[in-house]
Amino acid sequence: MDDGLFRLPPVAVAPGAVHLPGHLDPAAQRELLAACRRWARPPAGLRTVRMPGGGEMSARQVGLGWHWHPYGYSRTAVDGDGSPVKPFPDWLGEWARRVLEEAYGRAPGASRPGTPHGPPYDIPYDTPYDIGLVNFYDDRARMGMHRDRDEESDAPVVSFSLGDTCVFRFGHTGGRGRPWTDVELRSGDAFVFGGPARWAYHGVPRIRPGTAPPALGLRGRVSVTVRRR
Ligand SMILES: O=C(O)CCC(=O)C(=O)O
Ligand SMILES: [Fe+2]
Repeated sequence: MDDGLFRLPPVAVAPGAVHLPGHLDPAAQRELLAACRRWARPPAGLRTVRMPGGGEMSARQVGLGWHWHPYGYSRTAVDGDGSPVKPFPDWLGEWARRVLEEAYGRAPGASRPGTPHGPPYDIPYDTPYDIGLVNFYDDRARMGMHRDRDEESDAPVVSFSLGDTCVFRFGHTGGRGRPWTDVELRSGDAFVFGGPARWAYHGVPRIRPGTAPPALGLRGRVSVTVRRR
């Protein structure tokens, strides 16, 4: 089943933004979830992010390679327990690179730039990834419209979804408002935004409780976003 035969084709949501339904097979989802559970443990484990305005993010987070805090990156959990962040695993970078290949490289009609059917923008395929941000969402958690703008690199951001389905809202670079496209991200889906979509606003307006594949053994949703500092 992991030869891609039964997978839905990639869907371009906006130029540079591609949804890959069913990208991770059930075994890969279990493997990634087991890793997320290890990463969530202290030191430098899962934490609630406090915003400068006094609010808290409803999704709880843990970083790999670099620790994100509003608004920047550090090597220690500066707004958590102060411990050094866990390393970013090479294999996760390889998983992200495979998403780039499928989204921009080998997808029908979407080969590399410079080839006859390549996208009309450059994707930095060879920039090594060095950040993983893992978000844990319970039934009521959400993430407001924002841009991933604390990275210096324009390498595409790759996300993997586990557990409950969410509504992922993908907008544009000009502001938080419409137009946007709502995409249902299910367990095992990947999503990538690069090229002209790299600095676009996006968010998670809702989780659909109880929609996780029962065999995964997860309540709620976990996303893993992979980035380059
Ligand atoms: O949970 C998701 O799919 C998106 C997370 C996100 O946008 C972020 O971590 O910046
Ligand atoms: Fe984001």
